Amino acid sequence: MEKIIVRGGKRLNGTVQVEGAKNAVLPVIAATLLASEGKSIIRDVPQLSDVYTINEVLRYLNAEVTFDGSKITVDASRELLIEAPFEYVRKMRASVLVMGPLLAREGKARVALPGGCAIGSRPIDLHLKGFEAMGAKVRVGNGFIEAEVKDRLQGAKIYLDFPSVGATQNIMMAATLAKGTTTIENVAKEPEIVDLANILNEMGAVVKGAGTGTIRIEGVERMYAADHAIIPDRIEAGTFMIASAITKGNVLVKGAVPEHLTSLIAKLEEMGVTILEEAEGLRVIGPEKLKAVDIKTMPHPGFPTDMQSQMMALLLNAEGTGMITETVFENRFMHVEEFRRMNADIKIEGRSVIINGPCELQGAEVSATDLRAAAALIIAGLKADGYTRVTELKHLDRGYLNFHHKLSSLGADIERVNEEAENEKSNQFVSDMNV
Ligand SMILES: CC(=O)N[C@H]1[C@@H](OP(=O)(O)OP(=O)(O)OC[C@H]2O[C@@H](n3ccc(=O)[nH]c3=O)[C@H](O)[C@@H]2O)O[C@H](CO)[C@@H](O)[C@@H]1O
Ligand SMILES: C=C(OP(=O)(O)O)C(=O)O
Repeated sequence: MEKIIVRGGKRLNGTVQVEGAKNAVLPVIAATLLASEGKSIIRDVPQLSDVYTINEVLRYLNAEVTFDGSKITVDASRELLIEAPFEYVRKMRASVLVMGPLLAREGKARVALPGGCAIGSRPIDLHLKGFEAMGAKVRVGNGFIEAEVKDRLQGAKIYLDFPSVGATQNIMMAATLAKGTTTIENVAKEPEIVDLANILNEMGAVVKGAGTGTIRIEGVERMYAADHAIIPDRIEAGTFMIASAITKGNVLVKGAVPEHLTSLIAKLEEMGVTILEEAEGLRVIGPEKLKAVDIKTMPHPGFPTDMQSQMMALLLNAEGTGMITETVFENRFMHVEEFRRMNADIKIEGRSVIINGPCELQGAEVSATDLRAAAALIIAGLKADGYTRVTELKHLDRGYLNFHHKLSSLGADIERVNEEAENEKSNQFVSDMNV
């Protein structure tokens, strides 16, 4: 079993570079399916397990994909298959993002039902309502969702009951090749939506309003390959900002874009953290004492749910009572039990948690319950007394590249070990000694 072992007590110091954003690159790779001519090039791609998974999905659909360093090339000019099987969707929910492009280009898509996951039930009804409004017939059965349109999707007026990131992306992609104009209201405003709109426009689509509450798309006849660089990962940046703050550190987070991080910056400053804008990114200086604050997760530009667990780790070290309310996912508090194993004083009350800080965190054996919880537990370990051992690293690998190396280069006492390999090595050593 692989583990990250961290010994608390070191102040972080130095510079860390953030990767391209996982949550931007996944929809962008799906979008390359819309190009019926040429080879799309995507740059600044992080080598994460989710990226390998979406590449596999595209290959299965008959696209040619090469991943070379941080560059992906996609040739989707051949006729595409229309089915994304369960083995991929189960590994990564974002596989459903191929549905919009397939429906737009091939008039048909068949995608395994994603089902729930550790953070909530995560239905995709809003994606499907959007496709239906554009004239698709949607059928759910035998563990699959099938959507089909006679001839071509039609432009439509669509209102999203909730500004879902995935629904906004899937409907945007479907609308690029629809006949006529599509207006989507109450859309997500995340920076990753703007990045997707940018590549779609580079591919010949006409998408306006991304980053605001309404997106308007004029359908075009054909789309072409583009060359696009992915935006920096604001969640990875935020994670290192919190790692610096919790250790009273002084870290330059290179590539952090202040406009993508306004809600986090505001909360960190309220807690007493110093944040300086520098030419290459944000410098984060942790205070001697952190002040407790209240946080409510919201769609962008509100406080991101993907930073909730890392912020919980920070609040455990703040003076006073802090409250975190999770409004985006109904079940994103699985990490609370793990923090309790580290001596955290946290109470869950409905969709909120109450934290009485500062807690004397103790190193413990803990298990990552989801991707961001993995990072949050490691960050808490940077401050805990003694050794914290974090397992279930498959979650971490979905979204963080070389996380322990990066923390180690900032001065953390951290290593990643493969326990079986270590045991085998020592058994071998003992048997060699006995020969
Ligand atoms: C790959 C990616 O970019 N993932 C991000 C994306 O996920 P994802 O796109 O799945 O998140 P959504 O914004 O769609 O989900 C937000 C909320 O809306 C609900 N919902 C969503 C769609 C739908 O059809 N019906 C419905 O009820 C979900 O269950 C959830 O409670 O945005 C989330 C919210 O910022 C982030 O936490 C994820 O990291
Ligand atoms: C929840 C996340 O991702 P996904 O939507 O891919 O599960 C995340 O990035 O924190």
